[in-house]
Amino acid sequence: MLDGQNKQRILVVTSVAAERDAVLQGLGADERFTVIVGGVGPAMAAAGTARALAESRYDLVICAGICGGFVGRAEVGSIAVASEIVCADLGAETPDGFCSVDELGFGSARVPVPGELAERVERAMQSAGLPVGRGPILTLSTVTGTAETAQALADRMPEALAEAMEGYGVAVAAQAAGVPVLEIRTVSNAIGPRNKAAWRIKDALESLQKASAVLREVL
Ligand SMILES: O=C(O)c1cccc(C(=O)CC[C@H]2O[C@@H](n3cnc4c(=O)[nH]cnc43)[C@H](O)[C@@H]2O)c1
Repeated sequence: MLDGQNKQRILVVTSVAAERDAVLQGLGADERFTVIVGGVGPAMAAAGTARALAESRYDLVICAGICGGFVGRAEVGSIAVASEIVCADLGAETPDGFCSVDELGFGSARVPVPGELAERVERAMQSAGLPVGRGPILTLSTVTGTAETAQALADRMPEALAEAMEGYGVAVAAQAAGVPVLEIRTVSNAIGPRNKAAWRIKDALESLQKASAVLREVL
């Protein structure tokens, strides 16, 4: 934390109001944080983040919310801290499989995060007794809804912990503004066959509140 006039300013971008409210409850009254609802999907998230960054100065952007977890890598109720933010469907389908924009030579589908900070956040969550893992978090415009797609994604991204729909949008807006970015999510469902009735949204929002309380302490 910086002192006095130079206090660090942190923008937290969620996709829906329920996530914003969970984050706000966890953060309590802390004027360093501004929490916004950016909307669902990478385009809405990028536009909302870019607008907020144009209106005020921020030192750090955090994409926060709930997510799907890869089975065996991030269990329902646990926290995922991104080691990098990866747009998993930005590229081209070819007869030999998926080809990312990086391979196509059109930029990058990956946005790095400040590694030391992400590690510090993960350690703080561990110290608070919260179940947490660190690894790539994928951004997809379409929620994975079959076992086949989940397996193909898990095979193509063996390090990935989780998927959601906004991280890359938030991250490219932050990157364009020269502001570091983190993504922190809590797992509401296993990635796989669609069964929204099985999503543990309440549990994931409670975890998001607890994770946000730790963020307040560690940042
Ligand atoms: O219905 C509700 O009460 C409710 C409360 C909070 C959030 C929601 C959402 O539906 C949030 C959508 C948001 O969640 C992310 N997400 C969650 N699971 C997955 C997934 O398996 N694959 C991709 N994205 C997932 C995503 O970022 C959405 O924006 C509902």
